[in-house]
Amino acid sequence: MAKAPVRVAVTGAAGQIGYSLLFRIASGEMLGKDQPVILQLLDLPQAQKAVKGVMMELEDCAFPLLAGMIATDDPNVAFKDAQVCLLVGARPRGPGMERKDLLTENAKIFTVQGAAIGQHAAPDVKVLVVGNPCNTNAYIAKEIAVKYGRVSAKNFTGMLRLDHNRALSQLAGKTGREVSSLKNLVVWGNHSPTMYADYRFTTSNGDKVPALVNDEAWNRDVFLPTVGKRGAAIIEARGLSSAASAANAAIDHIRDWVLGSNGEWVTMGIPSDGSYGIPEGIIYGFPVTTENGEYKIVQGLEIDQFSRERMTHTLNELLEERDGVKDLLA
Ligand SMILES: NC(=O)C1=CN([C@@H]2O[C@H](COP(=O)(O)OP(=O)(O)OC[C@H]3O[C@@H](n4cnc5c(N)ncnc54)[C@H](O)[C@@H]3O)[C@@H](O)[C@H]2O)C=CC1
Ligand SMILES: O=C([O-])CC(=O)C(=O)O
Repeated sequence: MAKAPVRVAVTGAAGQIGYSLLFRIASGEMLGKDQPVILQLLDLPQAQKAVKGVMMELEDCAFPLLAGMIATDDPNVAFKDAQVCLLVGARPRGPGMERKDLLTENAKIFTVQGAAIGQHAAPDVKVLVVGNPCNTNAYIAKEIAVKYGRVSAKNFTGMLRLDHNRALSQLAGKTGREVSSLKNLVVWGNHSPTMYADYRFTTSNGDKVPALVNDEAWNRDVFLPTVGKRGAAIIEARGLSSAASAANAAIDHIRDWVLGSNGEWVTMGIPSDGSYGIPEGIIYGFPVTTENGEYKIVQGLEIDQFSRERMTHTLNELLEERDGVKDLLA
């Protein structure tokens, strides 16, 4: 018997990430090739005409799994009964900006959308925030949504998967190993240059990646800055921030969360439960495994002095961002 369609809300549907994302969701790459979807597309009033154009193209693909779609500028309509919410719609940064420079402008979006999700989404909704600064925007949406008592704090996540994928590719290039052979990588903390991409536990076909790399200077001087500043390098090269790779990471994040990671570690920005000394509730990149629609933090990893310094540095930035938005949550 055919499965019931899943309602997927996507914000910023007329934007560049939206354009790379929607067709892949509708083709079954996110929730499975046997899972029909209904797309609930949110964008600003002035973008509705462009959203209609995207919907015409979606229609023209004749995707067998696309069971319906709506476009709206009303978050209460977009999130109604949504089981997956991809919060992409927000202003992107330009050259010379840091992601946290977007906070003042973008934070308000997530208060409104958090309230709409809290009141209208399915109680077990899974939310991924992509719009920057994504950890703190996810924090805002979570804090506001849970006040309505229907949805669960643990289901609000921020996107660290692009950083995880970037780190995998850099390590594959350095070691000459295939990306698919690399296991047990983590990117701790904030989606910002302070993030800590940590390959101390990474293996490739049973070999330890730190031994294959065997170059501590490369870790500090090349790998960490390359991964941390990759977004800025793309803006510099393209004149626009990353879009297709961001959409790809969003698909990876939700697919693994819903369908399981088969025991493999993936990085998700999730509300801390206090693990590894990270204060509860902060949206922080952790290594997780996923099964049956739930994630579990990989426990028991040794944190050496260098790692603790990096983890605290990125945490401090998140605490500062949280302080910067406390008035919005009062
Ligand atoms: N977390 C991550 O790894 C990444 C995050 N991003 C972030 O994703 C966001 C979107 O990027 P792009 O698609 O390139 O931007 P874009 O400017 O091409 O599209 C943004 C879309 O969002 C819409 N929008 C703005 N405010 C809205 C609101 N209140 N409700 C609904 N829609 C709204 C705009 O009308 C526009 O259609 C940016 O904040 C960007 O920095 C981008 C790449 C990676
Ligand atoms: O850098 C940006 O502003 C867009 C983004 O988050 C990324 O590419 O990682």
